Formats: sequence, structure tokens, C-alpha cells
Amino acid sequence: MIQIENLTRRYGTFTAVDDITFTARPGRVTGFLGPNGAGKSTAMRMMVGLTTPTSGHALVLGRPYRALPTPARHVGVMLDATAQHAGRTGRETLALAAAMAGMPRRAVDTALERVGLTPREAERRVGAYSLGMRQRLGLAGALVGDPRVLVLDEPANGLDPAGIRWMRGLLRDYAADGGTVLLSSHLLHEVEQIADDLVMIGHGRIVAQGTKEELLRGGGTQVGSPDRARLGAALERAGHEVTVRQDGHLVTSATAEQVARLALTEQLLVTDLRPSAGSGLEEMFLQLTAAEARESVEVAA
Ligand SMILES: Nc1ncnc2c1ncn2[C@@H]1O[C@H](COP(=O)(O)OP(=O)(O)OP(=O)(O)O)[C@@H](O)[C@H]1O
Repeated sequence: MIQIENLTRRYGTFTAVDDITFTARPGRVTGFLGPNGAGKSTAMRMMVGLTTPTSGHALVLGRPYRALPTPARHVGVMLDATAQHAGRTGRETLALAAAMAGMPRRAVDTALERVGLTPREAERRVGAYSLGMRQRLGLAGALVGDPRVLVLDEPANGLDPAGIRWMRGLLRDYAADGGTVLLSSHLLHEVEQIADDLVMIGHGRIVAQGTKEELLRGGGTQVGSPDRARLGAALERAGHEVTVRQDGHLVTSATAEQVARLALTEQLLVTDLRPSAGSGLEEMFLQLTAAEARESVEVAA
């Protein structure tokens, strides 16, 4: 379990992480999603004691990370897979991580097996690894202490679709055994494939959070109609939120059935009616982050 409460980090007058609160639960993979510069890495660094919060706190397994005895036995951390020492072999890198976690040497082989690096690959220098192999090695380093919690910054970066599927399987199994996984990404399709719960941030602030299903449901209904203006007005009179998309479709908080009933009552023609979630999390993510950007422009103005 990771509990983040009112976590804030300022650099001078710039607020990188702005009062975020969420919980990553055991048995779940939580995706921490946001565009570049949204504050994900800063928040994760605060979770693992590398950056001091300006205010608020982050608890891992009920304690601040720094108060955990032998933290690597409790929390597996991968912040930057490209930062590994290029001159060491994969096995040496893991042997060091295992020693620091106070784990026996066989933990190295177990971790290598878990991430699918062969003994031969493990004998090669990290400098010769592809980005995908480095991600696997980074993940092995996080797993070597057999922790109950994983904090992974952009773990899918550089993985091909088969690699992403593999990682999804690994993290799902880990969560199914009761583990807690928090992973960040700036790519929606990655998180969509891997996570159960989502926390989206933009400009340091949380713009949406919930289960993936909840957030998809929250996408509303899209409707096409030659009587768009009248249908939009009728939906608003009935208390539903309505926005007009660039392609002229309405997106409303009403369900498809509510739209259909209203159109029938009002004698309006509907030419397209479907859950807006069909357009994927991506549109919602873009809308949310765009809204966040507009808001900060307004605040700044
Ligand atoms: N030490 C620092 N001093 C000043 N500003 C910083 C510092 N660390 C981060 N920032 C700023 O905080 C903001 C958030 O950065 P952060 O790296 O947390 O974002 P991110 O969501 O992880 O982005 P990315 O996906 O690009 O890694 C950025 O504008 C960054 O420039």
C-alpha cells in the first residue's frame, strides 16, 4: 500500500507537485499518468525518500520510506533504467542490488528468471544492452529484494508491444499475489494495457483518478444529430452536461438510453449514438490535460 496525502513540492515559485492525494492499493496495478513535465518523477522521488516534500507526506506500507528497515526488502524501486553502470554485467548489477538488500545470491537467478533475461545475457555488459533489456534488468533490480511494493518510473519505456504484454503479465501476477504496483507513464496506451487503477496528473495536480472502468464510463456518450443545437439544449434542460466536439458531435454525461429517450420525446433525429469511451482513454486524457492547461493559463492571467 502506498498512501499519498496532500503531497506538494515547490522549486522556488514553481510548484512541480501540487497537493496530490491518492492511494495505490495491494492487489492492484496503479498507473500514474501524465504528460511530460507533469510531476510524476518528482512525486515518485518523494515516495522513496530522494526528494523532500515541501508539505504533505507519502507513506509506503504505513511508514515514510526512510523509516523502513532495509527498504529494498519492502519496496522495489526503478526510477531510471538508463542510469545503470554501463561497465558492469547484468549479473554484477543484480548481485550488488541483492547484497544491498541483504538477500542471498540465489535471489539474483530468481530475479533474472522472473524478467526473462537468460544467463548468457546476464553475463554481458549493461552498456551493450538494448533499452528493453535495461528495463528488464531495472525491473529485476526492483524485484531482487522480494518486496511487497513496486514503484516504477516509466517501466514500459522502450518495450515493444510483446515486451509490454510480457510486463503486464508479470505485474498482474505480482499484484495477484497481493503486491502493490505503482507505475508511471506519459503514454496512455501503455497504461491502458497494464493498469487497473489510474491517477492522472497535469501541471502537478490530479485531474482524474479511479478504476480504469470508472474512468472509461466517465467518458459519457457521444451523439451525432442534424438537430444538434436543439438536442444539446434539451439535454442541458434535463440536467446533463453537454460539450460540442470539433467534428460537430455532442459529448454528454447522459447515457445512450437517456439521449435516445429524449430525442424520441423531442422528435429529433439522431444519426450516431455510442459511448464516448469507444474513442479510448486517450481523448479523455487529452481533454483533461488540455483543460488543466487552460485553467493554469487563466490562473496565471
Ligand atoms: N530539481 C528541480 N529543480 C527545479 N525544477 C524541477 C526540479 N525537478 C523537477 N523540476 C520541474 O518539475 C516539473 C515536473 O518534473 P517531473 O520530472 O516530475 O515530471 P514528469 O511528469 O516526470 O515528466 P517526464 O514524463 O518528462 O519525466 C518539470 O517542470 C521540471 O522541470
